[in-house]
Amino acid sequence: MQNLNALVVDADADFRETASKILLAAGFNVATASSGQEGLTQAQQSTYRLVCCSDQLPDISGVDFCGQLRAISGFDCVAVLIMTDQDSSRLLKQAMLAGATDIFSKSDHEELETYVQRLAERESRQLSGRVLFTEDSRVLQTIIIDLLTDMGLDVDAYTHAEGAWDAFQGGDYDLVITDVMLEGMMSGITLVRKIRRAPGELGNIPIIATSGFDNMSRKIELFHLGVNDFVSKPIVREELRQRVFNHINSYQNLRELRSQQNSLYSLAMLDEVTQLFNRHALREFAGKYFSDAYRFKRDLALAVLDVDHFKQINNEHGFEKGDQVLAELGTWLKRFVRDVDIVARWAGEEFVVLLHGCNNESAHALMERLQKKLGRFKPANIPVTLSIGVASLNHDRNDTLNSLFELADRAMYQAKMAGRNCVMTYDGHSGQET
Ligand SMILES: Nc1nc2c(ncn2[C@@H]2O[C@H](COP(=O)(O)OP(=O)(O)OP(=O)(O)O)[C@@H](O)[C@H]2O)c(=O)[nH]1
Repeated sequence: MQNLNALVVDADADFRETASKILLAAGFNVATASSGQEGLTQAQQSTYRLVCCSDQLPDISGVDFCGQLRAISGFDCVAVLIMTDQDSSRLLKQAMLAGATDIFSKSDHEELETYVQRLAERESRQLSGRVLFTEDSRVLQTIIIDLLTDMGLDVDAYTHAEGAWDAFQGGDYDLVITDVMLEGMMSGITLVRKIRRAPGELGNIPIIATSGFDNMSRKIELFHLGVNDFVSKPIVREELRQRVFNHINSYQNLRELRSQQNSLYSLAMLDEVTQLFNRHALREFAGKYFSDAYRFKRDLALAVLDVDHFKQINNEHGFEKGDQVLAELGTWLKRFVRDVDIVARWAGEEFVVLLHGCNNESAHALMERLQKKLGRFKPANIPVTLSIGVASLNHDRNDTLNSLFELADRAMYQAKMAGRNCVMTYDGHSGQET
């Protein structure tokens, strides 16, 4: 974890005390100095994450102090705040030129509080996640592994892209960091290309490319390839740290959001017992099937499938076993029909199948084949039969999902009346027929 040391440099003892209190409350260890020279001496002896200094010190101006502080090794990435009572744009300009991080008002404590709290929170927050890291320099590899593990991350490091690519396919990573030029047959660029071609979520992982060539056209090319970020060598630890932090944070937030969306989708659209679409989802998707069928003069049929004597199954084997029958039957139905067809659980022991490109005859024949096959498949090891009603779209009748369902349901009822385990098709001219 980063050190959370802060240094307050001010001749005014009251302000040193006030600033120290704010910093301590945010979780910093605080040291103080009352002059510029004292502050610079302390900076040479210790490391700090934050320095607050007055714009007017007894021996030196705050701006000069900031300039000299930045020249001390290790202070290039430290936050340096200049505290002032002045409202001067000239001071702001000078402070920025000297490398100050920001200028804060000495009297507005809230401003300082908010800043230090955010900084402390970010610095002390441990990430969790996995990084795939490719770098062929062993020395640099060790330094970066140290940095990443210090942030709380698990690192899989490789010197060759080939190894990294194998690991990527089998691993669940939150970030990829890769050198662009690598030893071996595969370059970092090829690795990026392959990752971006990976299917689904896998291909969306954030990628930080690193390179000693700080060449603009190369950088642009890398962004075209799908790299999210670029860090030039020699790598500045603090810069890489902040970029890694941002990418992992955003990616994990995005994944969390997607998983919440998926859960909401499942809750709203899928039937809990069978994991088939529910009636609401069927209505949602059927609209497009009907409009396409009318527009392109395509056939469309709807079948209602009702399990025979399901009450008896529940009574004999228990409600849980009944659920298992419905679940296994649902999976089986989905596998039986084509991918373009929709299988949904309408209610209780009743399923609906929307059959794309089927008319009465083909739908009827398909359902008869289904019944035959079902004779050999026993969901949850229990023999079941179905009574099936079929109706198909009549282009002159202006059928809707509801109207077609009603006709198929009437046909299904006829199948029940005819002794069950059979298919009846609604015929627009003569009523129902087998
Ligand atoms: N296990 C289980 N049973 C359900 C579920 N939903 C409805 N049922 C039961 O399904 C049975 C349906 O019974 P009925 O409507 O009389 O129909 P049936 O016994 O299949 O008789 P027929 O349809 O005339 O062949 C009822 O006992 C319901 O309690 C469910 O989600 N799980």
